[in-house]
Amino acid sequence: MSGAPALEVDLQVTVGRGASVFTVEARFSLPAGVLVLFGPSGAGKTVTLRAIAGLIRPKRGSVRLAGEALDDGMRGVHVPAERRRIGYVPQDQALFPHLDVLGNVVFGLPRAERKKPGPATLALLDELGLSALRGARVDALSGGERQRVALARALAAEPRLLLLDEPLSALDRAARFSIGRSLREALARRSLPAVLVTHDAEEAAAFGDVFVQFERGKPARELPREVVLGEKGPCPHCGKP
Ligand SMILES: Nc1ncnc2c1ncn2[C@@H]1O[C@H](COP(=O)(O)OP(=O)(O)OP(=O)(O)O)[C@@H](O)[C@H]1O
Repeated sequence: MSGAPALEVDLQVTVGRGASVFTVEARFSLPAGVLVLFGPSGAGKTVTLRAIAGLIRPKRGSVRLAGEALDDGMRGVHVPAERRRIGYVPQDQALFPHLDVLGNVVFGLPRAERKKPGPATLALLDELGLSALRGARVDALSGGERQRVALARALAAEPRLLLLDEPLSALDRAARFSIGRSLREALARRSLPAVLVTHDAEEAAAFGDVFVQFERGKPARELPREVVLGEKGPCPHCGKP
C-alpha cells in the first residue's frame, strides 16, 4: 500500500506466567527511516522487537508493515516470523559457531545460493568488509567483525525492515564508529526502515528519526527529538536554530 507508514505498532504483549508475568504496551509509528527504542533495562524493548519480528504473538493489537497487517488481533491475523521478511539482529547476534562467515551469511537463503553464492551475496560481503574473512570461523572473529556478519546475514534475505537490539553497545569506540557508519550506509542505500534499541544518546542522535521511550509499568510513548536529545528548539523570536 503506497503512502502508508513504514511501520505502525499498537500492541499489548505479555510474556512469562504466574508471578513472573510481564506485560508491555507500545504504540508508535515510523513514517520512514530509523526508530530508536530507549529506556531502562527490563522495560520491554526486546520483547517489543521480538513481537514485531513475529517471535511472540501479541495479546492484542496490531503490527503493520508498509500498510500490510502482520498482526491484527481483531481479525485473527498473525503472520509467522519466517514469512514477515523482517531481519532481526538480536543482542547476542546468535551466530552459528560451527559455520564460517559465508555459511552464516547464506544460512537462511535458498539451497542453490547456499551451495554457490551469487553476485548479490558476494557484493554484500564486500559492502560489509567481510570478503577476506568469508572462510573464517566466527568464533575467531573480533566483536566488531561478528557484528558485521550478523548484519550481513540479516541483510542477505533482503528484508523489508531491520530490527537491531543494541548493535553497537558491546564494541569499542573505533568499532562503534566504523560499524555505525556501515550500518547507516546499508540502510540508506536500500531505503530500509529500521528499529534500533540503544542506551547511548550519541547513537540515538546519529540514527534516530523517531524516538520511543520505554518505562517499566507504563505504555511506551513517542517523544520529540529535542526532548530526547536535550536539544534546544529554534529561537522563538527569530526562528534560528
Ligand atoms: N520469555 C519470557 N518469559 C518471561 N519473562 C520474560 C521473557 N522475556 C522477557 N521477560 C521479562 O520481560 C521484561 C522485559 O524484558 P526485555 O528483555 O524486553 O527488556 P529490555 O528493555 O530489552 O531490557 P535490556 O535493556 O536490559 O535489554 C524483563 O523483566 C524480562 O525478565
